[in-house]
Amino acid sequence: MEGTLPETPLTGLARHGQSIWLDFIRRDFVEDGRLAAMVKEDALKGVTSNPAIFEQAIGHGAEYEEAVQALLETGSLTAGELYEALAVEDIRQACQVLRPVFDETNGRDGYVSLEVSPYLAHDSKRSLEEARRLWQQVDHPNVMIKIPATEEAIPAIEQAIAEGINVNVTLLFAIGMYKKVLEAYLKGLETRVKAGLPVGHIGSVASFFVSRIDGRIDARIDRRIAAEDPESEALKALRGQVAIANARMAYQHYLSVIASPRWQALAAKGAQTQRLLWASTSTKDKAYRDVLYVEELIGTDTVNTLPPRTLEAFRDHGVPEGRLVQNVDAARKILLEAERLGLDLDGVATTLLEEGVAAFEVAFDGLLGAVAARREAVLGERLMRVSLALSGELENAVVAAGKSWSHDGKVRRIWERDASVWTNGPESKWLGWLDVVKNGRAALEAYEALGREVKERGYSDVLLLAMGGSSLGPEVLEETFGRVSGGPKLHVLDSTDPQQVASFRKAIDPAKTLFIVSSKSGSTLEPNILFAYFWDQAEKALGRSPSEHFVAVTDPGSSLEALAKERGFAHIFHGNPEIGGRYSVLSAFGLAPAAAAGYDVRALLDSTQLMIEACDASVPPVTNPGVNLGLALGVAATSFRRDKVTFVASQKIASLGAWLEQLLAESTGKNGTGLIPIDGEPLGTPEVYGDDRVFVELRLGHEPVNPGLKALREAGHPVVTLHLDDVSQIVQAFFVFEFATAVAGSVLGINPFDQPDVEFSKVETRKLTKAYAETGHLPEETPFAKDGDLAFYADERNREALGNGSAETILKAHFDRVGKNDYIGLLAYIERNKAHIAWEQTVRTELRDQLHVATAAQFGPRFLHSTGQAYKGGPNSGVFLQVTADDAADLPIPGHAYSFGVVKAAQARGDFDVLAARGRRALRVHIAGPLHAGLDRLAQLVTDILKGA
Ligand SMILES: O=C(CO)[C@@H](O)[C@H](O)[C@H](O)[C@H](O)COP(=O)(O)O
Ligand SMILES: O=C[C@H](O)COP(=O)(O)O
Repeated sequence: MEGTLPETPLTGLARHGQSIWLDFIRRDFVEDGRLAAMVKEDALKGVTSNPAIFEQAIGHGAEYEEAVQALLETGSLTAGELYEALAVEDIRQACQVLRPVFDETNGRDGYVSLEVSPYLAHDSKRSLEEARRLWQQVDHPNVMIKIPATEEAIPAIEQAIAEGINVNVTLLFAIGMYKKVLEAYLKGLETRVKAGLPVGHIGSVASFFVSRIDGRIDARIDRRIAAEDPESEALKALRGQVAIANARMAYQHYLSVIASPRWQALAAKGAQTQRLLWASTSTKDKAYRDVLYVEELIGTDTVNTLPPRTLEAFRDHGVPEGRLVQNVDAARKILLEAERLGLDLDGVATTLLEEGVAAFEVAFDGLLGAVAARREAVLGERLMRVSLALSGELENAVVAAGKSWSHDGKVRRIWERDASVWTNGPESKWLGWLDVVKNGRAALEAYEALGREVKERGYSDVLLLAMGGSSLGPEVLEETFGRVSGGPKLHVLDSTDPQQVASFRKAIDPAKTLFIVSSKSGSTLEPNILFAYFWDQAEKALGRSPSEHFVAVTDPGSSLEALAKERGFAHIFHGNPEIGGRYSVLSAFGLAPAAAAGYDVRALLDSTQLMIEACDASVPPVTNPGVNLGLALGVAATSFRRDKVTFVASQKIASLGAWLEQLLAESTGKNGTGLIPIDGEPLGTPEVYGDDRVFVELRLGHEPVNPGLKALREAGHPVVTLHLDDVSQIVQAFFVFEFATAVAGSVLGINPFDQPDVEFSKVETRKLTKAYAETGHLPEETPFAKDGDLAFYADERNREALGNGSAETILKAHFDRVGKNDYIGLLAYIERNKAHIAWEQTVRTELRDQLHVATAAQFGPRFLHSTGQAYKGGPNSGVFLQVTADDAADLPIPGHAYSFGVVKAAQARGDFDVLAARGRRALRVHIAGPLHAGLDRLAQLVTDILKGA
């Protein structure tokens, strides 16, 4: 080949035994023949790539857009998978271009290098796995897999060689490390020889970095000279000398090893030497010759990989002379002198290795971020978007947190179910939600069969009996998607309020209703008593066993499963015990009701998958919507005391807020810390807010930016927007928030998957209902004050703070306790209907506007399975007004001594007892007599108090 080449300084290098490789790759450059031309005209004999080179190519090259589009048409892929597909394709094409060189040189040259992820640099096992995978994917004999030369990588290098993989060991700075690398190469080959395997086809190079050493050492020299170091003259003499001396001495080691009998034995088996490849050979200091690190390192059996500009410079004015073995003594002296002067070459090499890995991590992040952005652009309106508008300081802190997450590999560790991301507790047992789509698809047939059955049997209604995690997700689906034409109406009942139960009873015809009893644990009181009530109603309406009208959704082995079997329920859908209730909406707990309501479960799962991929381990924090959102919420709460996460939603997707409340509050509200979700609070002008908020906008479609939010943003409040193009993306919102909550939980330093205080309330309630069953009444309690139809209850500590005067003074004393950064919780144990929702909204808005604090408006017992956790376990910043009332009419529960009214009263008391036990500021007001009148009076009292405030 060379015989026909025009003689240039470049082609002249071959005479000195040095091969020139190109430190660059890009698709168009390979495709349009420029690479082939260099092979032909410059005697180019190989190509190296690294994450920084691919970042430049893929991140900035427009030609990759089409490639991404084409890949996404073949199926959905993560950013990591997309990058790999693009890079592997580029490497394969370059391998084809270099193949003739490979063949003509009998496998000595003609290689193209592809690097393993820098994030694996300190993980021997995973580096080896990735090397194997890339080797197989490229599937060309002239690919080399690049592995950074860390201590941990040495065994991986040895094993890869033993397996016959070509290895380019990169990021070598120190002779000590180079010796280990060469030893690993020898050992790998010896293992093959021992096993009777061939070795002649294995190619390997050790990439020794040059210019970066001078960069560091020269800077030290300059600093000391500037500080008038007494050794200034000696130091000056070493400027621009150390890197080359270091490389020369590395080469001496190479020569000594290949002269050894040990190597000769391997050579006799046909082994090729592991050549030194000079990398980082472009000149950085303009004071030096631009081909310095080429000319000084020309020697037999070496490679120099050059970036295009250095290659052109050498072609133009390089002097090809074999200088590598010249001045060896001088090189040795330079290194000794550097040591004498305390320039600490070893320390510099160690730092450069770490910095080199880190720089490749940054490049890799940039690369994957760019691929993720391209993926997003191609998916367009199929993927909802998350954008953050944060004030400067918060934004910087979130970016910094992202960098540290990147460095610590935390996203990957979440996907690997590594509990050390949180508290090193049982978290890894609660990450089944990461696999929801895979598992949902496996059960798809059963869901679709349920949908068909509901249609065929002509059910007019589906009534879901469930609480919290088992009810809030299906409720969002129903409120968002509504009734499918010709399908049944899905109702979600999550209350023990007798009026509310009666209202639901009235809304359905039990003879034409499918009942879904849904409880993960199977032991939750509410679904069990609701089941007892509606089973009885259905039995009466049908005049026979209603078993075929009942479906159970529960975890395997629960008491509900046993009951469903005993009663002969039509179906039992199993949940995944590794998914907690609030993370369960995309498992059977959401999908079975969705299927029954006639929703397209397959489409829901497909859509979810796009978001799962967007949150993949390969997507760096800043472009990873789940991580970015979680870090923003976590950092805002922990470092900026902005812990009131306030949802502002487009009307059609507003029901998401209640699901989000549970997710955030139950997951994070514990150990005295947490995010306090604020849902449904009407948007106000900037003055009514304190500085403890993060606003989360849930925006649907092409709605214009909410002017209220714009004003808040301008006033310096952080605003996060989840932009859904259409309602079907609600499932993507579920997933992204689940991920974000897990991330925020890590920032808060808690286990986001337990709910100790919800359990505590359940225990307290059970004690009271048990007492009722035994005695026929709830334990006596006396109000500490009465004013007309209003009676006030509290524990001793709260009583002392509130006095026992009129309703007005008690309420005033209570609200006087509200301070900066506090929030107010209205906890009403009454029917959740339009009128009562409106009442809560009026009262909370007045309180918010006058006291400038966040307000939560809740209905019991629903919130007990949701925000109740944070109210008790979270920061002690809540001031609670519990509202209870006499029930106009109670409802008995078949088979139980107590009624719905008794259960609800027990729940309110259990709730209050736990709030009090947790030292919360709490007051219960009980309305005797007509509820409306009592509520009106209460509202008026609040207005009056606030007027006087
Ligand atoms: O390691 C190899 C080849 O094996 C190279 O691709 C290597 O990464 C590059 O030469 C260096 O990253 C370039 O270094 P620098 O010029 O940025 O200091
Ligand atoms: O969020 C969970 C609720 O406490 C209900 O639990 P469950 O699904 O075990 O009945």
